[in-house]
Amino acid sequence: MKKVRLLEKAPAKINLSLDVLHKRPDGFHEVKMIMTTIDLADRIELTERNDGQIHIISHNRYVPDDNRNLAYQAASLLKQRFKVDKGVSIAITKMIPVAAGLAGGSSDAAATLRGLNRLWKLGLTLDELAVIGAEIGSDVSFCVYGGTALATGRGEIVEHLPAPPHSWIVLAKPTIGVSTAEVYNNLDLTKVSHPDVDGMIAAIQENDYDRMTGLVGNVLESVTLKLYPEVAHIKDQMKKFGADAVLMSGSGPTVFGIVQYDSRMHRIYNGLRGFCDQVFAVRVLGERNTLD
Ligand SMILES: C[C@@](CO)(OP(=O)(O)O)[C@H](O)COP(=O)(O)OP(=O)(O)OC[C@H]1O[C@@H](n2ccc(N)nc2=O)[C@H](O)[C@@H]1O
Ligand SMILES: Nc1ncnc2c1ncn2[C@@H]1O[C@H](COP(=O)(O)OP(=O)(O)O)[C@@H](O)[C@H]1O
Repeated sequence: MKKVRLLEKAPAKINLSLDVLHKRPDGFHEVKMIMTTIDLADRIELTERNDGQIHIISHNRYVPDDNRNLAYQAASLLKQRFKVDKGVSIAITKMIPVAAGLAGGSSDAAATLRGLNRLWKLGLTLDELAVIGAEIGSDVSFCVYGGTALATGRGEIVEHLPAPPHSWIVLAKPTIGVSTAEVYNNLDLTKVSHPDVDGMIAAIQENDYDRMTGLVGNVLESVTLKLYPEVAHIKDQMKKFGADAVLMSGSGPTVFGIVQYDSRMHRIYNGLRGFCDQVFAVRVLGERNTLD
């Protein structure tokens, strides 16, 4: 019998604004951040297995192919919780740089949740999948929906926002990987200037490009830029080449620049390729995910 197979896209996210309010008793940090998905995506191919096993196929040496893989954890969680006899092979084609502040692993997990909900006919809503996703990682709930949102709590409380004003995003990732836990652990909240997250929400709601680019901010820059001066160097280069706003995404090290016109986007992209081996120019994805 022919095996059932389906595909899911797993887009990266950037944080347009990222504030940390305080450290919580459970060790996590209370955040207030605006996330948006961009058109740089991994491809997840799910193929049903009759032997009940979960297999990861990935040809990227930085991506684990066992139960450390977040897509594996997503499949395992659904299988146990809903007593599914079937197994699945999960082939991951990585386009999103790893350990980059772009939530690649979280998005792979979220895409696996959406895909297995279809493959195993579980009948769950996106809201239900987002609650399950929070058990895997703080960013997984947002990645279940995609689009643009305010994320609070440890990141798992998601309130949808409209798509940001039309813009191009140029991404540059230096050849270092950053540990999210290390960055949060080194954060000194007495020494940061907090971004205006509410102003950013208003700018997005009013479709005000100038206000949006004027308000980008990320408190985690205070840690990563000190640990890795090359990130600050890339930020400077991106400003020099004419980006309207430049910010580090998440815990880094990826830096993104925002521009309105594609001529400027090409100039920054070409200029940065001399400094950095991983450079991308992409659109913001306006649409949220649906279940089919
Ligand atoms: C910084 C952000 C911003 O979007 O993204 P990345 O840079 O990872 O993409 C997120 O807050 C990262 O979310 P995620 O990568 O899912 O984190 P998790 O796996 O849940 O946690 C990894 C570790 O980060 C720390 N952590 C994470 C989230 C949070 N709100 N407070 C924390 O202190 C904890 O030490 C935790 O053990
Ligand atoms: N499917 C996956 N893709 C990438 N990394 C994964 C995946 N599953 C687990 N990981 C692990 O998660 C770590 C963080 O990866 P990633 O999600 O790409 O970064 P970030 O948290 O900075 O957005 C990696 O070092 C890797 O070992």
